[in-house]
Amino acid sequence: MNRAVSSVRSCHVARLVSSRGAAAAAAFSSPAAAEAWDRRFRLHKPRGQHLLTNPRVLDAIVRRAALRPGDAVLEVGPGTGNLTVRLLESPAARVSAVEIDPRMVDAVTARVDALGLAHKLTVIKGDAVEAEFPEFDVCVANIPYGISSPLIAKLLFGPYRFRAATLLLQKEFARRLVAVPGDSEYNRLATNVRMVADARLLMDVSKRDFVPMPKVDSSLVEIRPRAAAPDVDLAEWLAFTRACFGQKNKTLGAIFKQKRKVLELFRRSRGADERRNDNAGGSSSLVRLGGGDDGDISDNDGNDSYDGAASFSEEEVTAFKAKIAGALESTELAGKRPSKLSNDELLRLLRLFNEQGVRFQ
Ligand SMILES: C[S@@+](CC[C@H](N)C(=O)[O-])C[C@H]1O[C@@H](n2cnc3c(N)ncnc32)[C@H](O)[C@@H]1O
Repeated sequence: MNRAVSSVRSCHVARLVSSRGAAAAAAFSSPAAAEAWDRRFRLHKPRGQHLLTNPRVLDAIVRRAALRPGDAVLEVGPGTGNLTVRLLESPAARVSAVEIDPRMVDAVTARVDALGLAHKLTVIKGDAVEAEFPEFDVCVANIPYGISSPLIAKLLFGPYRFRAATLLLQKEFARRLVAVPGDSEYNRLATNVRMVADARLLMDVSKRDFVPMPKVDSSLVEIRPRAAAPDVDLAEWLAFTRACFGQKNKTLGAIFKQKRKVLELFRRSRGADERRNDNAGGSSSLVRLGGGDDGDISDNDGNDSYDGAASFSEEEVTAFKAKIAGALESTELAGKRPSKLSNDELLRLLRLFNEQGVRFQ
């Protein structure tokens, strides 16, 4: 985690707010006009700075989040605070908002101070993918779409325990997130999310509700982590689904017959055995899921390259290949595409692979 992340209590607004921020405070002292964008600085599209300005949609998001008295809310990317002020006016006890752009930090801080709500807000200046989140009950956010996948990975596979995340996402991404086995959009992202949570679409939001208008429409999604953690090593599961969904239109038989794949798994499995022997009771595999490539739970084909010179015999590899084929045969899944399979079926295959000494990380 990035230790440089600074936590900014908005009640110290006098120290923080620049002269631009002071102008913002004046502008926002009239709450009715507050959603509009007054162009006081340039919005950066690469940072996903598309402000949601339709008050009815903003109200609907907070309503759908069903906040309870005493809730601690996490918001990612508060921007100028259009959603933040509504969260602060809700029954929730407090809001922590993580924002990367110092100009936005100033803007939201000044606005909330002008409304007399600063005592309920903590602004954390930093990158939400890297920053350590405080404890929270619910996450409610109109996030920058560029960090959708690592952020959801961090929420679901990191150390956080929370009731629900209500997130505004790019519409296509949202459809892929809630897809079910057999859907044309079914993919690794949905498989991994389904392993630990239930996700559902709440509503669609038009691109016309944002300033500046983005190219894409959006959808509000609710993600509810399951109470019980699944009975599987999640790091092993994530590595397994990466192997399966890297070429999701191939059958499992075809995927696991490829020489490159067999050699790569052979190397990994042997390495995993050695690591287990060297380091019994090592650190939790989930610790490595905080961000970067390991945080990517989408269906991108990861860098599965097989590296290093072979230091094993042909016979060893042939025996290993037979173990893979045996596991596939006994589950009768060799002829199936991963995108058609339920998590129970995939889990059964992973268990059999592991029993045969085939490891994915
Ligand atoms: C889509 S805007 C949402 C603004 C506001 N919540 C709204 O609905 O109007 C996304 C916000 O996230 C911020 N942001 C972009 N990348 C970020 C990151 N990696 N971590 C935290 N905030 C980020 C942007 O600066 C911007 O303020």
